[in-house]
Amino acid sequence: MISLDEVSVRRGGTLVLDGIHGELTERRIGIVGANGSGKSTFARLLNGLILPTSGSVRIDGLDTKTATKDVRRRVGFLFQNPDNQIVYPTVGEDVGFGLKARKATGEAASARVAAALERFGLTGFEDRLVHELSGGERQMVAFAGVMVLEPRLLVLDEPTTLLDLRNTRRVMETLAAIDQSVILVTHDLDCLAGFDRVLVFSEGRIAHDGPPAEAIAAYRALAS
Ligand SMILES: Nc1ncnc2c1ncn2[C@@H]1O[C@H](COP(=O)(O)OP(=O)(O)OP(=O)(O)O)[C@@H](O)[C@H]1O
Repeated sequence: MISLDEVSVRRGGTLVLDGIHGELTERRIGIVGANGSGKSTFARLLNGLILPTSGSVRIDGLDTKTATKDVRRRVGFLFQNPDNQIVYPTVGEDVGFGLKARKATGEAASARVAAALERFGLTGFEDRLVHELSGGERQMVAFAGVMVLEPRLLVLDEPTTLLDLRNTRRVMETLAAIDQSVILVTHDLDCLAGFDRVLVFSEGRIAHDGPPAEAIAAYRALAS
């Protein structure tokens, strides 16, 4: 469960998020809003990449300020740009590195890596050099690297921007199938069908909060 207590974030003298308050308990939550409305900042608050200037963010009761390491283990984060999170030269090494860092090795770890590669259409890519893959392929590698760690909560910041229709579908099917809670920041409103709740950000505040159809209508009205 995500709990936000009067959270504000100031960056470079600008109030980027302003008094965000509430609890997020639904399994599939979408975040939409205009460019610069604070969506990425909000997403980064959830795994402690950005800390509140005032107020607090708790994940399953853990304060992101004081329990950052535990929060990061719980919250998988997928960036819009896969190059922000790919660190190893080959696909197999990169997808396996998080497990290695957690001292998970041997057959069980290899099986988890193989399953993650298969889920994202990367079987046979193990020895390919990541820098030689396309942007969309790299995004699938980054997603596999996050999912292999089986995070309890998954935060995705515009994950489908680089993806073609097939891989977008693959990502959305994965999000629909997994047990974990999902927070999806997106400009692709079609991706929100079937979501439980959508937050509409506007100028650092939550301007609307409701089911997808209603929230998207509110977002369209704000943009017109
Ligand atoms: N370090 C910083 N210093 C000053 N302003 C910042 C800083 N980081 C972010 N901002 C500003 O904060 C605002 C919110 O940025 P954020 O990236 O959260 O928006 P967003 O809703 O994700 O936008 P987009 O849809 O374009 O990705 C923007 O106006 C941005 O310029």
